[in-house]
Amino acid sequence: MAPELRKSAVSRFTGGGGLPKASSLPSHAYVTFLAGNADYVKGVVGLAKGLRKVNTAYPLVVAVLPDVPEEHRRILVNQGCIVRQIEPVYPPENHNTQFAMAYYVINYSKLRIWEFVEYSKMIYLDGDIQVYDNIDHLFDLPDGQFHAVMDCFCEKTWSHTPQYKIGYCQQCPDRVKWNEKLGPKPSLYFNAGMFVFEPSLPTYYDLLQTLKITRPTSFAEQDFLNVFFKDIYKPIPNNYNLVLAMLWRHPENVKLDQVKVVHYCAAGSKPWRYTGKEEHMDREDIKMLVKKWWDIYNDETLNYIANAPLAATAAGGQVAKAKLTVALTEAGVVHFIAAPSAT
Ligand SMILES: O=c1ccn([C@@H]2O[C@H](COP(=O)(O)OP(=O)(O)O)[C@@H](O)[C@H]2O)c(=O)[nH]1
Ligand SMILES: OC[C@H]1O[C@H](O[C@@H]2[C@@H](O)[C@H](O)[C@@H](O)[C@H](O)[C@@H]2O)[C@H](O)[C@@H](O)[C@H]1O
Ligand SMILES: [Mn+2]
Repeated sequence: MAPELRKSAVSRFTGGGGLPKASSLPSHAYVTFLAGNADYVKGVVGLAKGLRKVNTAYPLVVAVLPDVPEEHRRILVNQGCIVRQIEPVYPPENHNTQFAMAYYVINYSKLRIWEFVEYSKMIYLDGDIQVYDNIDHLFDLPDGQFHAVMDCFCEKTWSHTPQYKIGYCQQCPDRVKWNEKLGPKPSLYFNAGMFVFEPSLPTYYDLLQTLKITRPTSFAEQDFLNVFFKDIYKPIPNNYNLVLAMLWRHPENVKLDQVKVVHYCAAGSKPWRYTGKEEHMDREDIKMLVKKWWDIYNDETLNYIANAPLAATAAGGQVAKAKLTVALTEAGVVHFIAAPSAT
């Protein structure tokens, strides 16, 4: 059952005491996913502040699993996020799946975001992503397609695959040509840390039904989404999701000064856990990108102002000087209860 829209769950304000009418609801939004009670919440706070810094016109929805503590939910609400609780999605029981990272099993829960049908189009961003330039124009990409950046097959995380074994990568298809003896050349494959999609209940139910009969594989929901959207996948430039390994695997494909979105997915690169000890982590460009992330995370001027939600501050819109009372229901759904403006 699609979540009927609870007006009070909307984080934007358009007027004094009243809540926005359904027609003024944002039909676009950014969305990320948060699980667990540990440190990924720092990633999402950084993302919320980064989106504010680039003056996005849209809110950030955070799909949280039930294990995200209220204290973390409150931190996110206080950063202007719309916090929505989702239930986990598990792949079919399969005892011999070797996920590239054991925790990837929870990443199937990302599929819940297709249920957010109060938005006509959303941009999904992992919590370990930072946006350094405004990318709102991606919402204008054609409907009916799945837009994302192509991944790279050169990291050891891919060592189980034929493409890794022969040194083939879609990022440089002519370096080592695909060997047809191995079967058909792999379809274009995207990194699922960032994608532009349209929430839809029929698609959502189809995803969940299809998952039930799909054997889990190393990259969990990323593999699953690549198969599911194979026919409508459209690659977008690497600037919109710099998978860090590209810096040492395909430097010829990276112009760092043009990169808009950085994905801190390489081992050891999560800024809030960064020690510089893992392979490649002592590179000057990595140190610069980690510092860039921390500069935003620590920038107090980018903190949320209680009466200027993520989008309103950016849009420079008149924000009601209403006193916001934020109530977190037990389900973690945020209710903003407007009090008449003081003036
Ligand atoms: O313990 C976890 C693991 C993952 N995630 C979320 O799931 C996304 C995908 O996991 P991750 O980014 O670690 O995968 P990678 O891109 O590094 O392979 C993260 O960015 C978070 O948004 C989370 O919130 N808590
Ligand atoms: O659950 C599977 C995850 O798979 C992806 O991460 C991988 C993948 O990109 C590999 O190609 C890289 O080698 C690796 O470093 C990186 O972590 C997505 O970023 C993440 O959101 C999520 O879907
Ligand atoms: Mn990631």
